Amino acid sequence: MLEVCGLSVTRHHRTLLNNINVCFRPGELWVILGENGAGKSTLLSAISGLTPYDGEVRFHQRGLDRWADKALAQQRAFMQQQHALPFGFSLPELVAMGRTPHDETADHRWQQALHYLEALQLLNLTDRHTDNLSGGELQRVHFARCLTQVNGLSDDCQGRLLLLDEPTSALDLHHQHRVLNHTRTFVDKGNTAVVILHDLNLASCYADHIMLLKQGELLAMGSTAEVLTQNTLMDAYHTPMHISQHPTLNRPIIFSEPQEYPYAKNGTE
Ligand SMILES: Nc1ncnc2c1ncn2[C@@H]1O[C@H](COP(=O)(O)OP(=O)(O)OP(=O)(O)O)[C@@H](O)[C@H]1O
Repeated sequence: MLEVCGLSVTRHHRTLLNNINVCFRPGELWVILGENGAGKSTLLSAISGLTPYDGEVRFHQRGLDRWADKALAQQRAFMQQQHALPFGFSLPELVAMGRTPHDETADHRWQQALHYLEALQLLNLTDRHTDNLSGGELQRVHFARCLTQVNGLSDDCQGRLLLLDEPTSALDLHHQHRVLNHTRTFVDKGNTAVVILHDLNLASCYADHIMLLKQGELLAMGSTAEVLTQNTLMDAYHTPMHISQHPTLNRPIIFSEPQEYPYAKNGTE
């Protein structure tokens, strides 16, 4: 569905991503991991078509640069990390904006928005404005907007792509699972999701495949068992970890523990 060949991103003579190669197929949920500044958001933004890159990105066998914006937006939604809005909108207004690329009546857009607000347990907030929401509530509204854009829970939704940059970073445990569960349902219909997470255990619970980035390079790529190993994680995060097995899922579970970070006045550790 989405092929990335030799993708590199350079800004101000600095290489932010170097020669990334990966193929995201229908029915796959990918998680991108890596330390702060590793290049995760840059990668997602490049494959969404928002950030210029060298190399090639093909969506449904066609180069991204050969897609009309509207046609691309009907099939691919991108939830960015920053959620600041210039104005307050009602929740159905914001979610209905996800339907902008589709030719349909305002009433249909509104109904779709309400449907997805219900899926995200947000119907009780429909009389509120986005500037009066908690951080987690606003994050769920943006997720609902992206899911609405690709009509991600409909029966005939196939071949579509969700790019999610830290969609669970502000969410409580229940809503972390709710968002990733909806993402799983979307993927199982024959779509693809590429999700940036920092929580290694959430990644382990939901990922079919993991990409682990370090300083703009691909450090590891594969199944959860292949990537979430002690040596690889130590290399990526410089933090000792213990790996165990989830008691009910056949997946690794990661335990870290408090470390000491002595601080000297001149800033050295
Ligand atoms: N417009 C830009 N110009 C120059 N450097 C940039 C620009 N945007 C991001 N960077 C740098 O590129 C590197 C990768 O940034 P990116 O946002 O992709 O990291 P990330 O892995 O998503 O990090 P985080 O986990 O903190 O969100 C960082 O060192 C960042 O400072």
